Amino acid sequence: MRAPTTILPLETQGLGFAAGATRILSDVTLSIAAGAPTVIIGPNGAGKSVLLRLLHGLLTPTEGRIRWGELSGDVSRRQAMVFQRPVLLRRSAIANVLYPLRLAGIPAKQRTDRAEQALALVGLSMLADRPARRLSGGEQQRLALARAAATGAEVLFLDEPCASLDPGATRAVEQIVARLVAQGTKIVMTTHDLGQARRLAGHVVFLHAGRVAEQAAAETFFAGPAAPEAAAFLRGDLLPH
Ligand SMILES: Nc1ncnc2c1ncn2[C@@H]1O[C@H](COP(=O)(O)OP(=O)(O)OP(=O)(O)O)[C@@H](O)[C@H]1O
Repeated sequence: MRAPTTILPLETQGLGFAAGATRILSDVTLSIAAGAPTVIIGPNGAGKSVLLRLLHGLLTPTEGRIRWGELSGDVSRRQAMVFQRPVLLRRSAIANVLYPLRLAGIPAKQRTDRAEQALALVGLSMLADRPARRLSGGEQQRLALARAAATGAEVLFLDEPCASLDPGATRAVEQIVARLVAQGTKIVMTTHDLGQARRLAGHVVFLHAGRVAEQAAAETFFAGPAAPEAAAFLRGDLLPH
Protein backbone atom coordinates (compact mmCIF):
# COMPACT_ATOMS: atom_id res chain seq x y z
CA MET A 1 0.00 0.00 0.00
CA ARG A 2 2.87 2.32 0.80
CA ALA A 3 5.87 3.40 -1.25
CA PRO A 4 9.15 1.88 -0.01
CA THR A 5 10.72 5.26 0.70
CA THR A 6 9.85 7.54 3.59
CA ILE A 7 8.87 11.19 3.65
CA LEU A 8 10.05 11.48 7.26
CA PRO A 9 11.59 13.14 9.14
CA LEU A 10 9.53 16.29 8.77
CA GLU A 11 11.63 19.25 9.83
CA THR A 12 10.84 22.90 10.33
CA GLN A 13 13.34 25.66 10.71
CA GLY A 14 12.38 29.04 12.19
CA LEU A 15 8.80 28.55 11.03
CA GLY A 16 6.51 31.51 11.51
CA PHE A 17 3.04 32.59 10.51
CA ALA A 18 1.45 36.01 10.64
CA ALA A 19 -2.00 37.07 9.46
CA GLY A 20 -1.67 40.75 8.59
CA ALA A 21 -0.11 42.41 11.62
CA THR A 22 -1.03 39.51 13.91
CA ARG A 23 1.83 37.17 14.64
CA ILE A 24 0.47 33.73 15.35
CA LEU A 25 3.53 31.47 15.31
CA SER A 26 7.20 32.35 15.67
CA ASP A 27 10.47 30.52 15.39
CA VAL A 28 9.13 26.96 15.40
CA THR A 29 12.00 24.53 14.87
CA LEU A 30 10.99 20.88 15.04
CA SER A 31 12.03 17.47 13.85
CA ILE A 32 9.22 14.96 13.57
CA ALA A 33 10.50 11.42 13.16
CA ALA A 34 8.80 8.10 12.47
CA GLY A 35 7.48 6.15 15.45
CA ALA A 36 4.97 6.84 18.20
CA PRO A 37 2.67 9.88 17.81
CA THR A 38 3.90 13.44 18.12
CA VAL A 39 1.30 15.26 20.21
CA ILE A 40 1.05 19.04 20.15
CA ILE A 41 -0.43 20.49 23.33
CA GLY A 42 -0.83 23.97 24.78
CA PRO A 43 -3.46 26.44 25.93
CA ASN A 44 -6.30 27.75 23.75
CA GLY A 45 -5.01 30.06 21.07
CA ALA A 46 -1.40 28.85 21.40
CA GLY A 47 -1.28 28.13 17.66
CA LYS A 48 -1.69 24.35 17.60
CA SER A 49 -4.16 24.21 14.70
CA VAL A 50 -2.22 26.77 12.70
CA LEU A 51 0.96 24.72 13.16
CA LEU A 52 -0.80 21.56 11.96
CA ARG A 53 -2.20 23.40 8.92
CA LEU A 54 1.25 24.72 8.06
CA LEU A 55 2.77 21.24 8.32
CA HIS A 56 -0.01 19.77 6.15
CA GLY A 57 0.47 22.52 3.58
CA LEU A 58 -2.93 24.19 3.92
CA LEU A 59 -1.27 27.42 5.04
CA THR A 60 1.90 28.93 3.66
CA PRO A 61 4.51 30.01 6.20
CA THR A 62 5.34 33.71 6.30
CA GLU A 63 8.77 32.86 7.78
CA GLY A 64 11.14 29.92 7.89
CA ARG A 65 10.74 26.64 6.10
CA ILE A 66 9.36 23.12 6.18
CA ARG A 67 11.33 20.21 4.80
CA TRP A 68 10.20 16.65 4.35
CA GLY A 69 12.66 13.72 4.22
CA GLU A 70 15.15 13.62 1.40
CA LEU A 71 13.43 10.91 -0.59
CA SER A 72 10.12 12.67 -0.57
CA GLY A 73 9.47 14.33 -3.95
CA ASP A 74 5.80 15.30 -4.04
CA VAL A 75 4.44 14.61 -0.56
CA SER A 76 0.88 15.80 -1.11
CA ARG A 77 -0.52 12.29 -1.54
CA ARG A 78 1.59 10.79 1.20
CA GLN A 79 0.21 12.79 4.09
CA ALA A 80 -3.38 13.59 5.01
CA MET A 81 -5.27 15.59 7.60
CA VAL A 82 -8.41 14.88 9.62
CA PHE A 83 -10.24 17.89 10.98
CA GLN A 84 -12.05 18.41 14.24
CA ARG A 85 -15.40 18.51 12.44
CA PRO A 86 -15.05 16.34 9.37
CA VAL A 87 -16.80 17.40 6.17
CA LEU A 88 -18.53 14.36 4.73
CA LEU A 89 -20.19 14.01 1.36
CA ARG A 90 -23.93 13.44 1.18
CA ARG A 91 -23.31 9.83 0.17
CA SER A 92 -22.86 6.48 1.86
CA ALA A 93 -20.01 5.89 4.30
CA ILE A 94 -18.10 3.73 1.83
CA ALA A 95 -18.61 6.23 -1.01
CA ASN A 96 -16.89 8.84 1.17
CA VAL A 97 -13.85 6.57 1.47
CA LEU A 98 -13.88 5.63 -2.22
CA TYR A 99 -14.10 9.20 -3.52
CA PRO A 100 -10.54 10.42 -2.75
CA LEU A 101 -9.15 7.10 -3.98
CA ARG A 102 -10.83 7.68 -7.34
CA LEU A 103 -9.43 11.22 -7.44
CA ALA A 104 -5.98 9.75 -6.77
CA GLY A 105 -6.38 7.50 -9.85
CA ILE A 106 -6.36 4.21 -7.96
CA PRO A 107 -7.85 1.33 -10.02
CA ALA A 108 -11.45 0.34 -9.17
CA LYS A 109 -10.74 -3.09 -7.67
CA GLN A 110 -7.99 -1.74 -5.43
CA ARG A 111 -10.25 1.13 -4.37
CA THR A 112 -12.90 -1.25 -3.11
CA ASP A 113 -10.37 -3.43 -1.26
CA ARG A 114 -8.77 -0.44 0.39
CA ALA A 115 -12.07 1.16 1.35
CA GLU A 116 -13.32 -2.09 2.89
CA GLN A 117 -10.08 -2.56 4.81
CA ALA A 118 -10.21 1.01 6.07
CA LEU A 119 -13.82 0.66 7.23
CA ALA A 120 -12.87 -2.57 9.03
CA LEU A 121 -9.95 -0.77 10.70
CA VAL A 122 -12.32 1.79 12.21
CA GLY A 123 -15.08 -0.72 13.00
CA LEU A 124 -17.60 0.64 10.48
CA SER A 125 -17.93 -2.30 8.08
CA MET A 126 -21.53 -2.86 9.18
CA LEU A 127 -22.42 0.76 8.40
CA ALA A 128 -20.72 0.96 4.98
CA ASP A 129 -23.98 1.69 3.16
CA ARG A 130 -25.44 4.10 5.72
CA PRO A 131 -25.63 7.76 4.60
CA ALA A 132 -22.50 9.33 6.09
CA ARG A 133 -24.29 12.35 7.44
CA ARG A 134 -26.66 10.19 9.46
CA LEU A 135 -23.81 8.62 11.40
CA SER A 136 -23.23 9.74 14.99
CA GLY A 137 -20.48 12.27 15.72
CA GLY A 138 -18.13 9.52 16.85
CA GLU A 139 -18.88 7.38 13.80
CA GLN A 140 -18.36 10.37 11.50
CA GLN A 141 -14.96 10.98 13.06
CA ARG A 142 -14.07 7.29 12.61
CA LEU A 143 -15.21 7.52 8.98
CA ALA A 144 -12.97 10.55 8.46
CA LEU A 145 -10.09 8.50 9.87
CA ALA A 146 -10.94 5.63 7.51
CA ARG A 147 -11.02 8.02 4.55
CA ALA A 148 -7.57 9.34 5.45
CA ALA A 149 -6.13 5.89 6.25
CA ALA A 150 -7.39 4.41 2.97
CA THR A 151 -5.16 6.78 1.03
CA GLY A 152 -2.18 4.89 2.49
CA ALA A 153 -0.74 8.16 3.80
CA GLU A 154 2.48 7.71 5.74
CA VAL A 155 1.73 10.71 7.95
CA LEU A 156 -1.69 11.64 9.33
CA PHE A 157 -2.34 15.02 10.93
CA LEU A 158 -5.25 14.91 13.37
CA ASP A 159 -6.59 18.21 14.69
CA GLU A 160 -8.37 17.63 18.00
CA PRO A 161 -9.87 14.37 16.76
CA CYS A 162 -11.90 13.81 19.94
CA ALA A 163 -12.91 17.41 20.71
CA SER A 164 -16.65 16.84 20.78
CA LEU A 165 -16.74 13.12 21.55
CA ASP A 166 -17.85 11.33 24.69
CA PRO A 167 -15.47 8.98 26.55
CA GLY A 168 -16.63 5.86 24.66
CA ALA A 169 -16.19 7.46 21.25
CA THR A 170 -12.86 8.93 22.38
CA ARG A 171 -11.67 5.46 23.38
CA ALA A 172 -12.68 4.13 19.96
CA VAL A 173 -10.66 6.86 18.21
CA GLU A 174 -7.66 6.17 20.43
CA GLN A 175 -7.85 2.46 19.54
CA ILE A 176 -7.85 3.39 15.85
CA VAL A 177 -4.83 5.63 16.39
CA ALA A 178 -3.05 2.71 18.09
CA ARG A 179 -3.87 0.42 15.15
CA LEU A 180 -2.58 2.98 12.65
CA VAL A 181 0.62 3.37 14.67
CA ALA A 182 1.05 -0.41 14.71
CA GLN A 183 0.75 -0.37 10.90
CA GLY A 184 3.60 2.16 10.73
CA THR A 185 1.57 5.35 10.21
CA LYS A 186 3.05 8.44 11.80
CA ILE A 187 0.42 10.41 13.72
CA VAL A 188 0.90 14.11 14.42
CA MET A 189 -2.00 15.41 16.46
CA THR A 190 -3.27 18.19 18.67
CA THR A 191 -5.33 17.59 21.78
CA HIS A 192 -6.76 19.45 24.76
CA ASP A 193 -6.96 16.24 26.68
CA LEU A 194 -3.84 15.72 28.77
CA GLY A 195 -4.93 12.17 29.59
CA GLN A 196 -5.06 11.45 25.88
CA ALA A 197 -1.64 13.02 25.37
CA ARG A 198 -0.24 10.76 28.11
CA ARG A 199 -1.88 7.69 26.59
CA LEU A 200 -0.80 8.28 23.00
CA ALA A 201 2.26 10.48 22.78
CA GLY A 202 5.78 9.32 22.05
CA HIS A 203 6.92 12.90 21.69
CA VAL A 204 5.33 16.09 23.03
CA VAL A 205 5.52 19.58 21.55
CA PHE A 206 4.27 22.18 24.03
CA LEU A 207 3.23 25.43 22.41
CA HIS A 208 2.65 28.62 24.32
CA ALA A 209 1.77 31.98 22.80
CA GLY A 210 2.87 30.91 19.33
CA ARG A 211 6.24 29.51 20.37
CA VAL A 212 7.56 26.07 21.22
CA ALA A 213 8.13 26.36 24.95
CA GLU A 214 9.29 22.75 25.19
CA GLN A 215 9.60 19.58 23.13
CA ALA A 216 10.61 16.28 24.64
CA ALA A 217 10.02 12.55 24.76
CA ALA A 218 6.59 12.06 26.36
CA GLU A 219 8.03 10.15 29.31
CA THR A 220 10.45 12.96 30.11
CA PHE A 221 7.85 15.67 29.58
CA PHE A 222 5.21 14.13 31.82
CA ALA A 223 7.77 13.19 34.49
CA GLY A 224 8.51 16.90 34.92
CA PRO A 225 8.62 19.46 32.15
CA ALA A 226 11.54 21.88 32.09
CA ALA A 227 9.60 24.95 30.94
CA PRO A 228 7.71 26.76 33.72
CA GLU A 229 4.74 27.38 31.37
CA ALA A 230 4.52 23.67 30.64
CA ALA A 231 4.69 22.80 34.35
CA ALA A 232 1.92 25.33 35.04
CA PHE A 233 -0.17 23.89 32.19
CA LEU A 234 0.16 20.36 33.57
CA ARG A 235 -0.90 21.62 37.01
CA GLY A 236 -3.98 23.16 35.38
CA ASP A 237 -2.95 26.75 36.16
CA LEU A 238 -4.25 29.51 33.90
CA LEU A 239 -1.47 30.82 31.71
CA PRO A 240 -1.20 34.44 30.56
CA HIS A 241 -1.13 34.80 26.74
N1 LIG B 1 -6.18 32.99 9.48
C1 LIG B 1 -6.08 33.63 10.65
N2 LIG B 1 -6.10 34.98 10.72
C2 LIG B 1 -5.97 35.62 11.89
N3 LIG B 1 -5.85 35.01 13.07
C3 LIG B 1 -5.85 33.67 13.08
C4 LIG B 1 -5.97 32.90 11.87
N4 LIG B 1 -5.93 31.59 12.21
C5 LIG B 1 -5.80 31.55 13.54
N5 LIG B 1 -5.75 32.79 14.08
C6 LIG B 1 -5.52 33.13 15.49
O1 LIG B 1 -4.30 32.53 15.86
C7 LIG B 1 -4.34 32.07 17.19
C8 LIG B 1 -3.96 30.59 17.23
O2 LIG B 1 -5.05 29.84 16.68
P1 LIG B 1 -5.10 28.26 16.70
O3 LIG B 1 -6.44 27.86 16.20
O4 LIG B 1 -3.92 27.69 16.02
O5 LIG B 1 -4.97 27.96 18.26
P2 LIG B 1 -5.07 26.59 19.00
O6 LIG B 1 -3.85 26.45 19.84
O7 LIG B 1 -5.37 25.49 18.06
O8 LIG B 1 -6.32 26.90 19.94
P3 LIG B 1 -7.49 25.98 20.45
O9 LIG B 1 -6.86 25.12 21.49
O10 LIG B 1 -8.44 26.96 21.07
O11 LIG B 1 -8.07 25.23 19.30
C9 LIG B 1 -5.72 32.38 17.70
O12 LIG B 1 -5.65 33.57 18.45
C10 LIG B 1 -6.54 32.53 16.44
O13 LIG B 1 -7.61 33.42 16.66
